[in-house]
Parts: sequence; C-alpha cells; structure tokens
Amino acid sequence: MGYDYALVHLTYTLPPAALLTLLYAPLCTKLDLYEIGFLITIAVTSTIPWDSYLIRTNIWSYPPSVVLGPKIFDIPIEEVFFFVIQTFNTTLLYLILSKPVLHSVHLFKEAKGTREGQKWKYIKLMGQLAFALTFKKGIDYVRAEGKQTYLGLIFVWAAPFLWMLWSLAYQFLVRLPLTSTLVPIVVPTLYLWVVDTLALKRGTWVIESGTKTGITLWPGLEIEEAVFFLFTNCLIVFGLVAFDNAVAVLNTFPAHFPSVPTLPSPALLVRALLVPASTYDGDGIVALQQSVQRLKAKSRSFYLASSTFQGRLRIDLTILYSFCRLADDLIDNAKDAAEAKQWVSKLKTFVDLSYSEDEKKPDGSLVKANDKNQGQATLFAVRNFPDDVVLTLLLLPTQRLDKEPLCELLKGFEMDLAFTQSNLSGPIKTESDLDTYGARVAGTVALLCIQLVMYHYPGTSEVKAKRLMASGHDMGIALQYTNIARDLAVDATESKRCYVPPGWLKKEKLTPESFVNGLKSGTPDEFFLKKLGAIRGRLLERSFGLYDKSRGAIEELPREARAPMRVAVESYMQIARELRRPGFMAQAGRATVPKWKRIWVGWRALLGPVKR
Ligand SMILES: CC(C)=CCC/C(C)=C/CC/C(C)=C/CC/C(C)=C/[C@@H]1[C@@H](COP(=O)(O)OP(=O)(O)O)[C@]1(C)CC/C=C(\C)CC/C=C(\C)CCC=C(C)C
Repeated sequence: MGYDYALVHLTYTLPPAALLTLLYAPLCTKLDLYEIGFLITIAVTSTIPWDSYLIRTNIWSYPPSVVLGPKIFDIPIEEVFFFVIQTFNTTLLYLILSKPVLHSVHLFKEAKGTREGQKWKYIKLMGQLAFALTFKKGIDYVRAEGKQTYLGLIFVWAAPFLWMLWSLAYQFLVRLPLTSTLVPIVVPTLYLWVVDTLALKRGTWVIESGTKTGITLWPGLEIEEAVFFLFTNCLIVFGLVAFDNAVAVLNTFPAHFPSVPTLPSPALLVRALLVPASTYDGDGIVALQQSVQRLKAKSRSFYLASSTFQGRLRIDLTILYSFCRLADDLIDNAKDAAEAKQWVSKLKTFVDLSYSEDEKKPDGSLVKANDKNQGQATLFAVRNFPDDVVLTLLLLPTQRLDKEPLCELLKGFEMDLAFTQSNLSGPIKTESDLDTYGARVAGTVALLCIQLVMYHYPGTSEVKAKRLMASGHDMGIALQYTNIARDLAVDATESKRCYVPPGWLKKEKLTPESFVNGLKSGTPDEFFLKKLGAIRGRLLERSFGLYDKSRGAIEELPREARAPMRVAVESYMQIARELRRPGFMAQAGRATVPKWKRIWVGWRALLGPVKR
C-alpha cells in the first residue's frame, strides 16, 4: 500500500477542481448539476470495462506500493476517481467558458437541396469518415498484437463514441465558438500531459513495453498517453456539446417541444437531437442571432446579465431587449420629426394588431385571437418595417406580455419627439414629468421583465406579484435616472435634449440653453463643471433613493431569477457608482465600467444582495 497515486490527486487534480468550483458555484444551476452528473456517470461507466481490460491484460499496471489498495473490477480506486475528477474539471472549464454563449443562435436550419444544406451533409460525412477510419486503424493495431496494441485499444474504444456524438451534434461542434470547443479540450489535455509525464517518471503508473510504440511526444510522455488524454477530453467536450445542443433545440423550438422540463430525461435529449435540422425554425434562429448581436453591441451591462438567465427566459429577455432597443433606435435615428412620428404610429399599430380580441365571423364561427393576431401582425410588420427589425417583432413574446406596458413604453418614446431645437427641455418641465418619463421608458421595461420571470417560473401569489411590480417599476425609474446622469453630454450634443427639469437648472443659475451649450463646449470651465457635478449628483441621489427602496424586492422574485436580476440591476447601477466617484463627478464625458469590474460586480451580485 502507498500514497503516490493519491498524492497525484492531492497535488494536481483536486486544486484545479477546487478553484473551478469556487469560480463556477455562483453561476451553477440545477441543469448544470444534472449535466455534470450525467457526464460523470457516462464517463465512469464507459471507461471502467476498458480500463479493467487493460489492467487485466497487463498493458497498464500500478505497483502495489503506490496505490491505497481497494479496487473496482481490478482498477485501483484512485484511477476510478481520476475518471470522475478529469470529467469534472473539463466540464467546469467548459461551463465557465460557455456561460456567455446563447446556444440557440448556433443552431442552423439545413435547407434541403441548397448549397448550404449540401455543405453540412459533407461536413457530417467527413467527420464520420475520420472516426470510422480511426476505428478501423485501431482494429488493425489490436489484431497485429504488437507494439501498437495499446494505441489500437484507445482508438477502438474512443472512436465509436466520437463517431456517435459527432453524428448527433456536428452542427454545434462546428458552429460554437472555439472557447466552447477547442479551449476546454486543449487546456486540460496539456495540463494532464504534464501531470502524466511526472507520474510516469515517478513510476506511479507503468505502461508495459511490449504493447507500446516507444514513441514519445516529449521526454517522458508516451504517445499513447498523449493520445489517451486528448481523446478523453474530446469525448467529454463532445458529450457536453451534444447535451447543450439538445437543450438548445428544446428551448428554441416551442413548435416541436411546447413545454420543457427543468431536467430533461435522456430520452427527451436524444429526441431533441434527432429533430432533423431541416425542420428547424430558421427565421426564429435568425431573429435570435440579430437580437443577441444587438444586445452585445448596445448594452454591455445587460449583455453580461443575460448570460446568467437560463433557458426560455433568457431567450425571451433577449428578444424583449431587442424590441425595446430597435423601437428606440427607429425613433431616435429618424431623419426628421415626421418620420419619427410615423415609426411610433407603426409600432402602435403593430402592438394593437398583436393584441386584438377573438373575432366572430358572420357564420358564427370564432376566429381565435391568437391565430388571427399573428397573421395580421406578421403581415403588417413585413410590409412596414425594415428586414432587420421584422424578425424581432415577430418573435416578441406577446402571449406572455401585457399590452399596457408596451403601449406605455411607446408613449415614453413619443415624449422624446417633443424635444426640439427651440424647446430643449421638451416635455420635462418638472421633476414629476421626469418621473413620468422614467416610468414610461424604464418602469414599463421592468414590468415586462417581471412578467416574463413569473411566466417562466410560476407560483407567485397575486398580492406578491403586485408588490413585485410596484418595486420593479421603481427600479426601472432608478436605472433611467442613472442613464440620464450618464448621458447628459451625449443627449445635449447628439440629440439636443435636456432631461434635467428646468427648476433644477435654475437652482444652479442655468437655463436649458446654457446647460446644453456648456455640455457641448469641448472645454467647459471649472465653474460650469461644478454645476454639472451638482446636477449629476442630484440625478444620482434620486436614482439611489429609488434603488434602495426597491432592491429588497428582488429577493422575493422566484428563486431562479433572483441572482440574475441582481446582476442586471447591479451591473447597471455600477455605472451610477462610477459616476459618483469624486474623480468623475466634475467631468463632461460618459462613464463606462471597465470589463474586469463589470465581471467582478456581476459575480459578486450572484453571491447575494450587495451592500450599498
Ligand atoms: C438581462 C436582459 C437581457 C435584460 C433585458 C432588459 C431589457 C428588456 C432592457 C430594455 C432596455 C431598453 C433598450 C429600453 C428602451 C428604453 C431605454 C433606453 C431605457 C433605458 C435602458 C438602458 O438601456 P441601454 O443601456 O441599452 O441604453 P443606452 O445604453 O442608454 O442606449 C434603461 C435604463 C431602462 C432599463 C430598465 C430595466 C432593464 C428595468 C430594470 C428593472 C428590473 C429588471 C426589475 C427588477 C425587479 C425588482 C423586483 C426590483
């Protein structure tokens, strides 16, 4: 009996496991735990018979003086634990690197008979051929019973699994970013090559000389060992990608899978993978791709927060963001007031059409509102909006959202039309006007987000729902105050808008005109900057007041949405914290949160309520 193999774990496999666990724990969901368990179970059960055969045929051996003693099918328990911990570590690295990825956007509709469809057919076949040839080579090596036996046994064991996983998930394996495929294969493989070199040198495990090629990748690392670790990490990552491919199909296509259990059974996962890619909803995928692009390009805070939401809620929030953003942009970027008004009116018509009532035909039959609305709204959207807007409109989950907040949001955008060159304060005459504006453009967004949360995680009582809505509404206004405080200069120079109530400006002996001119001047004097600091401070004070009042309610949301909502709110409020730093207070520029700080704030918010 000895401790050498146990020491390998203590020194090399357990420390990275602890570090990865620490990093991933706040992000870990029930589905992640299920995925980890699923992969470990498959890894252990598929490796035991093979490893046991290798030991019993003396291809591998473990000197009794280096292992503790207990064995499972002749395999030392340290070795069985190796299968577990290697799968665990590679899986956690994969999960961490994949968190920012919305898997649905990497699905692809393979239209039959098209060049693209043909291309995918060849990609699939080429992979299958490569793994089939590897298997064949393995058989030849094993049959020869010579120096390539061990290499052959690795090929024969791994290639069929790789062939099967490739056949099921080739699309995802090709389309996912390399950070989700190559990196989680390469990093653990290199690491284990180093560990293996050290273990072989110390004699912790021994490869018999008659059945190995004798070729080394570097001094001390047998080629067989290098291939073994490369293949096992490929198997783990291919398995994870296939799992996520199945979950993406389940989440993305409600027409195929109307409801999705929190933990889909293995049979359901396989069913999802077997849905032909030619039957995918191609427009839905493109709409999501456009929405994710929009979210990534336009809001770093919400992009970061979106990665902490799960499943269909994440998809719905991404589409909702895209809708709000493009509606705002259509109006803001219109060439003149008349065009902006037209966009508001078209958006209103689209919303009206999406929510009209059931209709009775003259023959007494009923046209269900849902079907009728979808048809009418689709037709209207296609005829009246640019191509890159239409798909988002069509995917907007109106069945899960109330009409009223959407109409109020459009009223908020309409308020922006009242700002003119000669009326810089537009509709904002008093503090209460500013509250109304914030309620319309941001309070409504909060209500819509909470409705989606409660739809996807049902069970909130009516009384609680009302309370949550009221607090969420306040939180939306809080975020809008921060948004205004951040964008004072941009609003003044690019849109000629002044959202600060004239009364507040008067207190600083400013008018909307002098304030906007001061912000527009490249080098405002110290005197002006002091006043700017005071006004910004007042906006932020209101923002933090509303934030303090409402943030407790986040802890009353359904459990699954609490931490992600905290991340969304905190990463936006971090902008307010940056603005309040003494160094920034008296600057005219736009505050941004450095990437590392955004990640830190998000990670911190996942752990629990943040101290103010
Ligand atoms: C995680 C995720 C994808 C969330 C999506 C949230 C969402 C749908 C946001 C829409 C934002 C948007 C474009 C609205 C149009 C009007 C507007 C510009 C509002 C301002 C947002 C700023 O967005 P962005 O940074 O892209 O804009 P600019 O860079 O300034 O151009 C707002 C500041 C409003 C945002 C308000 C919310 C997201 C509501 C927050 C409140 C909650 C989520 C509720 C919290 C729950 C409780 C119980 C307190």
